Amino acid sequence: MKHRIVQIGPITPPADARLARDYDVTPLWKEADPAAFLAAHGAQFEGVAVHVRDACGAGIIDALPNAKVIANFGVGYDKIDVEAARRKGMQVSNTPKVLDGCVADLAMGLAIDVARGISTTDRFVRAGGWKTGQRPLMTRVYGKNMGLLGFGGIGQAVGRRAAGFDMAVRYHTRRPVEGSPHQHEPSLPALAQWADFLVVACPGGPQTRHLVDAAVLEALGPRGILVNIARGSVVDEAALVEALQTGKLGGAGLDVYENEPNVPEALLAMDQVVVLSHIAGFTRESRAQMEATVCDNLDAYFRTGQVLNPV
Ligand SMILES: NC(=O)c1ccc[n+]([C@@H]2O[C@H](COP(=O)([O-])OP(=O)(O)OC[C@H]3O[C@@H](n4cnc5c(N)ncnc54)[C@H](O)[C@@H]3O)[C@@H](O)[C@H]2O)c1
Ligand SMILES: O=C(O)[C@H](O)CO
Repeated sequence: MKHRIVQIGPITPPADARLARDYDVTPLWKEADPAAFLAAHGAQFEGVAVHVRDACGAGIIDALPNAKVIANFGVGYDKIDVEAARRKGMQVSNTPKVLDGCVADLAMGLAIDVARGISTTDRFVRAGGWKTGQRPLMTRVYGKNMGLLGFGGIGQAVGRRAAGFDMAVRYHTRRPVEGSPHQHEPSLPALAQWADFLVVACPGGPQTRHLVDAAVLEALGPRGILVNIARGSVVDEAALVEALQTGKLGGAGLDVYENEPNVPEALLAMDQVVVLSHIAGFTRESRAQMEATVCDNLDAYFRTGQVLNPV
């Protein structure tokens, strides 16, 4: 008999198809009143599959007395109440490593785009501006200082790429990473002061909320560039807008925001800002690996009692 799982929202067609093939899946998003449905039927489910964009809070977790596993489609799990899950003895898995390279590629892309003005020059040429003028001088990338907030899978992948651009690399985490050739900086404002580029690559959630505040942005400075490919919550967005508007910060390359899909209007009006739509992991290759990983974690749990990628 197939194990019964509840799926909070659609994942992707291939992942949804594999889950539906291998499990008895209830698509919670199709229920008119999901909370009432779970209150009445939650005890039937042995596991949960959730897309990184969907919340899986204590309300859902507590309504599932017999579920012992939550498999997250995504690296970040800031929308899952992991503490509530642990209290109930549930395992939570994510999809680490398979996104590192693509997200790091995009972080470098954003850094280069903002510094060299790729997107804004593209707009300039399309609007016919080159026929009558030329763009202003921009900023060099190679040989500059790259600061990393967070030095896990993605941060280290950005560090390797930055080293390939002859950049000096330092990172800020709560504890130094053993064996790293790069210097650990215990103070985030000090890292920002040193850096030309500051890339945010730490998890979101209450622990890291607004770590990048007005003081950090000011330390990064009028020529400094912030890149955020992690979570919008890590950056104080109001302070970011203010720092860019007043010239205290040079520019920003953003893939993530505090209130997605809403991007502050003020940012849209600024040429020193490149705005993307949470696409850092959006490649065919990484998507396929994420689809396999979310399903493999559920399969491993039901086969062995242990997920492959516990958080
Ligand atoms: N934009 C996207 O599409 C996209 C894709 C994948 C991941 N992400 C985000 O990137 C984040 C990082 O991913 P990862 O795979 O590198 O995770 P990871 O767990 O491998 O690394 C996280 C790093 O952040 C550090 N960190 C944690 N809390 C910190 C704190 N309070 N202060 C300083 N450093 C802290 C950790 O020590 C670690 O070095 C994910 O949690 C996710 O939210 C975004
Ligand atoms: O955390 C993740 O995996 C990303 O944000 C989604 O692609």
